[in-house]
Amino acid sequence: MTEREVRLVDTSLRDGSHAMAHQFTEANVRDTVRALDTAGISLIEVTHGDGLGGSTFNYGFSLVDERKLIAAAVDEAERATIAVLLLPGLGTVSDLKAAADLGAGAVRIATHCTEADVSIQHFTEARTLGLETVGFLMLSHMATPETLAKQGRIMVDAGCQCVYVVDSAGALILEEAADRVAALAAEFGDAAQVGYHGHQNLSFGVANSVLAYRAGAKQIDGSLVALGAGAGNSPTEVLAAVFERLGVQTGVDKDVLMDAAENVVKPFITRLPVMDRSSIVQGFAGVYSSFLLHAERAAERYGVPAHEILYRVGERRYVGGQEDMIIGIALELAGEKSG
Ligand SMILES: CC[C@H](O)CC(=O)C(=O)O
Ligand SMILES: [Mn+2]
Repeated sequence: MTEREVRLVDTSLRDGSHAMAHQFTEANVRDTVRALDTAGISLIEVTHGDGLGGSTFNYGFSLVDERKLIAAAVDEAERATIAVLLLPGLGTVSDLKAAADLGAGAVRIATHCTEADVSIQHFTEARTLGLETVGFLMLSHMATPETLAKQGRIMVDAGCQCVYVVDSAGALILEEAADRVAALAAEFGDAAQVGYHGHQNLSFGVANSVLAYRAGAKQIDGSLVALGAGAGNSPTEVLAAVFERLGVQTGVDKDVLMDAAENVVKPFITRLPVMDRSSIVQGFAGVYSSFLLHAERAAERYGVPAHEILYRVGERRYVGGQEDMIIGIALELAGEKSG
C-alpha cells in the first residue's frame, strides 16, 4: 500500500456544531461517523462546537449531551479514532478523563494564538491518559509566523504531537497561511507535526490547505459540505479530490466522501454554509467564525445589520470567549441609529 502523505481530519461533527446551532442528533453523528470511517478518514472530531463543556448559556446549549454523542461515535467507528476538542477554562481535565473513558482516542486542545501556556496541564494529562495530542493556535492571523512558532513550541514541550495553524476567521490568504505553517515546521523539525485548519470566509480554505501541505503540514482539516462556522470549513470531499489530482496520497476514498456529503450530511443541514455578506466581513475583518450566529441573533433582536456588528468586532480584535460583547456592540449600533 502507498504510504499516506497527508492526513485528512474531519471536523463536520465539531466545527459543524456551530453551523447547526449545536443541534446534532445521535442519528446525525452515527450516520456521519459510519460514512467517514468507510471512506478511510482516520481522525473524526466530535464535540460541542466550543469543545468539551461548551453547552452553556453563553455558547449555546446542545440538543444531545456531547458525552452521548462521543459514545455513539466511538461505537460506530471501526477504524477511525474519535477526537474531542478542549478549550482550557471551558473544558476541564475531568471532562477530558470522561471523554477518554468513553473511548475518545485523541484530544485537540485549543488556545488563542498567543496563549499556548494555558494548555500545558491539559497536554500533560492527555499524554498520561494515552491520548493522541493536537494543539490548536486559534485566530492565527493575529500572530506573526515567528510568534506562532514560539507558541507552538510551548505546546510541543508540553506533550503536543501536532500543532495546527488555525485560521479561525478565514482571514489568511495564500502565503500568509503557508508562511505560518513553514515557521512551525522549521521550529519543530521531527519533534512534532504541523496541521492546518481553514475556513472559507474569503474562499481560500482549499487553496491554503494545498499551500500548507507544501509548506510542511501533515494534517489538514475539512468538513463534509463545508459544514462549519462562518462560511464553513474546507470541504473534506473537495480536499480529497484536489489532493488526488495533485498525486498526493491521503488514504481516503473521495467518491465515498462525495456520497457522504450528498446523501448523509446535506439532508440534515439546517443552514448550508455560504459566503454571504456577514461571513465575507468575518474573513476581511478577522472575526472568529463561530461569532456568526451570535451576531445574526443580536442583529435580529436589536434591529441592526449583522455585518456592521462584525466589522466592529474585527476592529476591536475580540477573541473566543468574548461572545457577550457582540450584544454590547449591537446595543451601541442601535443607540447610534436611534440618535
Ligand atoms: C471555539 C473553538 C473554535 O471553533 C475552534 C476552531 O475550529 C477555530 O478556531 O476555527
Ligand atoms: Mn474552525
